[in-house]
Amino acid sequence: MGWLEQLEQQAAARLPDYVHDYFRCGAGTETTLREDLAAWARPRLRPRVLRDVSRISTATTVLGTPVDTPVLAAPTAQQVAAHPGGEAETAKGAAAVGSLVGVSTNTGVRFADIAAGGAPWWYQVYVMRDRGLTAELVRRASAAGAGALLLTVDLPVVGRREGVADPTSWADESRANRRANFHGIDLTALPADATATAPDIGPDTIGWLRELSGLPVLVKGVLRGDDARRCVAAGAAGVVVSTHGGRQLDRSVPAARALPEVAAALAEERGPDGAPAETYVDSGLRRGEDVLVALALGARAVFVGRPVLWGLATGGSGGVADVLGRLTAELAGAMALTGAPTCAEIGPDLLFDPGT
Ligand SMILES: Cc1cc2nc3c(=O)[nH]c(=O)nc-3n(C[C@H](O)[C@H](O)[C@H](O)COP(=O)(O)O)c2cc1C
Ligand SMILES: CCCCC(=O)C(=O)O
Repeated sequence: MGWLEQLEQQAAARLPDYVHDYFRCGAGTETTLREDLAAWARPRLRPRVLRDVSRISTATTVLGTPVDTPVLAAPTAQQVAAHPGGEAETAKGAAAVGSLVGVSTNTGVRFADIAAGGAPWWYQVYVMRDRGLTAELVRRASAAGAGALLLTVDLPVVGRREGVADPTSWADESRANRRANFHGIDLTALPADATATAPDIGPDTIGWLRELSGLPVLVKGVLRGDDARRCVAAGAAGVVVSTHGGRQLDRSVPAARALPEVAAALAEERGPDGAPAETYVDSGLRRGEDVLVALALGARAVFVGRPVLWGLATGGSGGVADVLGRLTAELAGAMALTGAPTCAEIGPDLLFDPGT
């Protein structure tokens, strides 16, 4: 068993079953959950030799923000169920290794406390049925220092997660979360479905969010080149290729296999500020070699979701730093062995079989 699998076991031993189930689960028969993991391990590498790899740097920039690693923390809901400090701990852990944090709409922590963690952070937006509430949260996140918005578009309805209790039915965590969830905004005055995701959003949402926040928008949950182009044409700075960690459409194409099409579609595109559009990816990345493959297939950086939750549950900010740091160290090792001492030198020529 690998270190991450061991860490998940330790996390599972600490967490109530229903919380671990919720974090771990995929949708339906969990085919996509399994295939996402397997797909990263498929491509074979063509290492370059006789290169100077005495100095390896994993540093890069993401939407212009410098980071020490292309391994970023994905936005995941209900982090306070993993650790009472939630995203504030995650941010502290990410800061320790020079990474960046995605903050879910469903955070139970105040933006100011997350910002105090010291890591750059991007706010993940679910456009809710109540657009006013959505706008208010985006304004607050932007005022608190979010550097970009991650507009998640693969959850017009929640995927069918069989036998897993919905967080809104959790006992204590649920009540605590819902109170804090929307930053002191009184939800009791709103209709019961006000916070459900809006099933009818279109590309105009991208411009609406840009105008509202003044922030660049990345669209998260794109698996097709044509959709990626549509997003950028509507003002997105780029996209995140993602199956939502196999939690939404079961039987969807694994993220690793969708990535080349999306990266190719955006290769010549530019965002609204004229900078080249950026492609990110998540879903099933568990090893440094997976990250190397993702960058070789055209990703600027990657996000990891569950690994961060296991680190958070077992060790708070230290656990998060360990997970992100270890994946980064594994990446650095793979960079040395493939003769690619910087992220910019990780290219498609490193792949033996880019089409698989
Ligand atoms: C427990 C859990 C909660 C999540 N909550 C959100 C969320 O609130 N917003 C969102 O955009 N994505 C959410 N995601 C998806 C992650 O951002 C990311 O796409 C996914 O976890 C990546 O796959 P990985 O866990 O295999 O690394 C969640 C994922 C998990 C596992
Ligand atoms: C309404 C579900 C929001 C959390 C989420 O994105 C997930 O559990 O995957």
